[in-house]
Amino acid sequence: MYPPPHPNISYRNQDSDAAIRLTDSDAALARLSAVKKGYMQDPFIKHLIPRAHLQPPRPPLINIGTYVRSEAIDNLIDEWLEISCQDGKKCQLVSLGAGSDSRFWRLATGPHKDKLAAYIEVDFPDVTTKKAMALRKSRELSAILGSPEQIKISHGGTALHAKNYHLLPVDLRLPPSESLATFLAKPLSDNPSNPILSHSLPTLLIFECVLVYMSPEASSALIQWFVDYFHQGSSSTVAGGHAPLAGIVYEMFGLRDAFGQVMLNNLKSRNVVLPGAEPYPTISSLPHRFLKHGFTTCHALSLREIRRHYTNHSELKRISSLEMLDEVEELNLVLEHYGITWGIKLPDASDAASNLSWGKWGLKPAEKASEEME
Ligand SMILES: C[S@@+](CC[C@H](N)C(=O)[O-])C[C@H]1O[C@@H](n2cnc3c(N)ncnc32)[C@H](O)[C@@H]1O
Repeated sequence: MYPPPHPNISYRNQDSDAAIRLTDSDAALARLSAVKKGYMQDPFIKHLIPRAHLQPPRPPLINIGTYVRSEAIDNLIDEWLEISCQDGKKCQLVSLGAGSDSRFWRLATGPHKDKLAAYIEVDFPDVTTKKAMALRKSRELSAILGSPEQIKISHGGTALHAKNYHLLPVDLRLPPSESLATFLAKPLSDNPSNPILSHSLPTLLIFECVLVYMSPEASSALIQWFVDYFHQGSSSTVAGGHAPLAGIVYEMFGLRDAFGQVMLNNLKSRNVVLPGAEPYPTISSLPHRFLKHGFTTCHALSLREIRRHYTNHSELKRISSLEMLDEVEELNLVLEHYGITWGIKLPDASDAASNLSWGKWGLKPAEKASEEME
């Protein structure tokens, strides 16, 4: 969720990748602001942002949007973990374009901590270098990664490996077989029999506001690489195959209307373009992101729908008491241009019971209708 261009920042001389990398600060500062204002809890984000205590709060509209998006994605991930990790099974999550996200630390200290076999974060090398430095600097964050001997820095400081956490420097627009695969499909030196990304564990791909910056072709190649990786894993040549592959995407959509054009122009003046939004003019177009790769169950909801129909009345009441919001119309306009899409690709031989439980993966409708909050 982006603020308009800052009047004191000159964006003109920035290369466009630098401008894309800067969107990580927007996301992290929005989260920090929502946490400071009491929308949600996250004891870790302040350790990932330089001078966090000096950062000014974001406007209520951005705080609310950040809250709706984070709660919805957290709920989807919690439910995915519950369905995937029955009977003591472990699973792995891959966050593409993870930036300064704190989700690993929240999961690794929460009720699902024993279910994480691996949590893998990928971003541009500049971003992973900064994150690796922040992790080493913060006692709170590195203690959760493991003992000092378990934390290893590699690739000139751009990559970091711990017990069940990996931070990897990759430009996701490059052909995955030549870039991402060189990290994920290769064994670690101290564990030569297993690649970082297991072929056989249930896996969730998290694309939280990243595919929108890439061409549709590059995004498709990326998702297809994961599909092929697990398809290969389900063949008899790889022990323990048959891993379900799930994905969650959060991003802007529907940008062909007047409000969408304003969003695009705001970003253009910051040197950011959104080629990835072009094929998705409506909410009903979003599931194609996964359906075209053979995913079976796919859903998409706008943040406006999620706030209205999937957020409990008591929560809406609580957050509406935190700050005055004057611009309800504008809030709705913004929220209807951001969507969350999720889908699952089950192995070909899946039984009826797993089809049934995955068919139910989704957000729970709110306990009470919240029209009065509109
Ligand atoms: C808006 S931020 C979102 C960060 C994080 N996912 C979150 O939601 O808090 C977008 C992130 O995607 C990363 N990103 C964008 N394009 C990328 C690419 N081609 N390769 C790797 N990372 C990319 C940026 O560097 C940035 O960290």
